[in-house]
Amino acid sequence: MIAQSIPAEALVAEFWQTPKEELCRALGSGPEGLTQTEAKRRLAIFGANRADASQSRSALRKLGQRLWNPLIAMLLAAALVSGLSGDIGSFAIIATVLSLSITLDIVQEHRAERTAEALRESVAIQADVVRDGRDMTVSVTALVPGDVVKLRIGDLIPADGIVLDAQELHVNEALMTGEPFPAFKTDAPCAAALPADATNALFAGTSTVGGSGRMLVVRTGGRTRFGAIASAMAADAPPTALEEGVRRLGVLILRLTLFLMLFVLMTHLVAHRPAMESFLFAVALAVGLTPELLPMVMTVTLARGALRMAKRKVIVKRLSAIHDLGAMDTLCVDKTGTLTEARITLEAHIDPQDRSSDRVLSFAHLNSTFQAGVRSPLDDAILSASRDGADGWVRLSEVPFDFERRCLSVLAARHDEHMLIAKGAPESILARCAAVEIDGLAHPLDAIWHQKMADIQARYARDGFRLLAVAIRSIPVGQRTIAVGDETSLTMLGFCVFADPPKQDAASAIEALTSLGVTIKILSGDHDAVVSHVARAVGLPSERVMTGAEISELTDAALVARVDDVDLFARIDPDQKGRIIAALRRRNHVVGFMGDGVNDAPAIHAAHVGISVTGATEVARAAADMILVTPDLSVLAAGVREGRRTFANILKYVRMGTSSNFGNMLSMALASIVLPFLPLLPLQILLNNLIYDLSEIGIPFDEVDREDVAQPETWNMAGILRFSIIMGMASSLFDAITFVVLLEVFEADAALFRTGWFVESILTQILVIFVIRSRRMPWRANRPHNILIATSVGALLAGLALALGPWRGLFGFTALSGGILAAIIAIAAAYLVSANAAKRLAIPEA
Ligand SMILES: Nc1ncnc2c1ncn2[C@@H]1O[C@H](COP(=O)(O)OP(=O)(O)OP(=O)(O)O)[C@@H](O)[C@H]1O
Ligand SMILES: [Mg+2]
Repeated sequence: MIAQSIPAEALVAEFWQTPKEELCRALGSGPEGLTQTEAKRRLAIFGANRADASQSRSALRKLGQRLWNPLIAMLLAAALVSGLSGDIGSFAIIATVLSLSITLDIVQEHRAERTAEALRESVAIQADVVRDGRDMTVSVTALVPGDVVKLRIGDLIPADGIVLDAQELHVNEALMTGEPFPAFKTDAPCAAALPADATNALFAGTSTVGGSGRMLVVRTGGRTRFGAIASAMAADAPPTALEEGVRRLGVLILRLTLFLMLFVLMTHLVAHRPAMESFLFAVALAVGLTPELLPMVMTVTLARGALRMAKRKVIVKRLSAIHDLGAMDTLCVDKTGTLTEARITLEAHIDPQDRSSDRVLSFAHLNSTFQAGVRSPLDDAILSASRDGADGWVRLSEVPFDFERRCLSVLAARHDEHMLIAKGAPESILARCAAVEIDGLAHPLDAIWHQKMADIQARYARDGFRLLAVAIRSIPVGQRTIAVGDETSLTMLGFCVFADPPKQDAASAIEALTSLGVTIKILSGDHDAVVSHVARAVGLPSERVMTGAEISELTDAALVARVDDVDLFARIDPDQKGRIIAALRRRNHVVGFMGDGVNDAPAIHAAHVGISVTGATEVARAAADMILVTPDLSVLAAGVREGRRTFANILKYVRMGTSSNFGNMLSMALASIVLPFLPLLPLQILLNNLIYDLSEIGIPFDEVDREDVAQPETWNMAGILRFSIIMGMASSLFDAITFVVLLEVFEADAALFRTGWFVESILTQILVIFVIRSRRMPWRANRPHNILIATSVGALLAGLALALGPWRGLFGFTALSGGILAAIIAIAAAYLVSANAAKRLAIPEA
């Protein structure tokens, strides 16, 4: 009722121009928020608050999509035609085969997706809302227009809306405006035409960097400003490494299939075979060739990978990221909290002459106490280093920290004195200073002092200490607020010296990753000497360093040319982190990025695999594909192995399909030309295909060998083609032997020939998995998983029962003599032995 009555003016693009009281009325909300019932009702109308249109499709949609597959559709049509022509039995069996294989597929995939969804929910971002007049937390996806949301520092703005009330609320809108400085937000009415100028509006996807407040949600999901951009971006987002590989594989198989179908159709028509029968035969061959279980195998493999990673406390938000993690060859990390303990300690506080100074500490302490932005570990270290109170000072105003300025200032007052107190990266502070204070006296900051300051910084940085400079400036008493422009003509008081030791397990974790073939680069906002020191401490190369200043001189193309030759990037800003990732991608690396800060979000987003940790800021967690629940680097190496294992199993399925399966279909096509009858009835081909599919259900569960996870593996089409040509030839050779033996030795008629061939092809197709699942000799490989053994043997028995049991007549089979059976078993055994020899040619050593 209310939702329908939301007047148009509340939903116009420039909603911030409407006064907040009016918007509240229009949205049926107020200080009490919505009622839970009303929120539920609106959720049903407006849908979940997600930018990307709902990813989970209903089972019905999935069924539709499968039926829409042209091959299946063609087969259905064929079944109908044969049914109408009176062959009800064949119609019924085709229909059964089809529905069985489709149900199997849908059920498995659905379960895998539910697993993935549950994992995603466990790390979903929460919002603090007021509903029924009470405070509660709900998943941001449950927000609806009219909700009142409380915002604190570091929160992601969950939807578009306006400020109801605010205390020094600062928002980072870089995502939207490209403007790195925090934007100041108030509840004052605003007539701005452009969203970037709307001082009372908040936009989904931006984040709070200072202060607090409450907002009224006006638009959610795809209707938000960023949502619109996001879905436009998602539409032409570069495909993930997995999608790209699968697409290329699809093209390869489609070509083979089309070629085979046309070939069969043409030759049959030229030979004046019955058109309907030839058509059905060709379609059945095509169905036999399509890797129809590939989506299922992939989802199930990935979902199982996700579950195994969850046991190791890594939550995977996007399933295909597991594969990308296995394919990753370059991992970029930020420094603090990733390579180092996030617990930083204050080791010293010194004046410009490197003597201990309490004055530096007390002003640093005031700055950290009064700042209302995201508390950094540096602030924590200062606060816990001194028990001083504010000593009569009161807080008036603040210019929050941002990653371009790399400093933060507060305005404090005592008696009739107003003081701006700034602290930040030494370069940033010195650039804003005009004087240095020695023993209470100010000296002009000349070239000599500049050099002295640089020397002090270099000396400490070499030993791995990071410095923050502290500076002050007297402000006229009438002035009660400060802005970026006031951070000038400062007087330098000295430095705070921090120790940030590397994590205990960092060195061993890095060694594990390196031995897996992953190159590691550090992308840090810190000083280059400090970054080099940490790199050395954890065993990373540290010679080749590039700084943000150098990067800002480079064009994107120039960066691409140089990015491979750099180990460490220092003093870079958030944008540059993203640029470096993009450059690495352009060099065809599969890139991961791990970080926790607001400044890491662009890089996390740009990487193939974005990784964050549970304690990270919401923006970083929202952009990430995976989240480490424990900030423990060593799980990453385990994750990489897990990713490669999923890929190895996907590759097993692909190899199965391209080797004996392809070989069989090819021999069948060729045989159909030579023989006066069809080598297998279309129905028998479909049965064969179904049984073969059943045997492969166990592949996602299978184990892999050590060498399969030793190197980053990507989709190598040449390799897959090589494999299918060599293995396909081996398989066709033995098909030809079967062919000759059946016709010449046993003088088989059509029914006998088909039964013999069916049994041979079931035996070879199913059992070859135990040969090609490993590069090693079958008895030296790891033991196949019980589920794989069960599905393979089960399918094998089912196939044999179909062809040899008393009901065989129903499917057009006939009795096989002991002699024929023995011959077929011998041929199959010989095939498996030669396939085992051929696989060494087909899979070259890595
Ligand atoms: N709270 C703060 N107050 C003043 N200056 C700060 C504060 N936090 C960070 N800085 C300055 O900004 C610089 C960049 O910030 P930070 O080190 O967090 O970037 P980063 O890229 O996340 O680095 P890292 O790789 O170490 O995580 C710091 O080296 C420091 O000089
Ligand atoms: Mg950081």
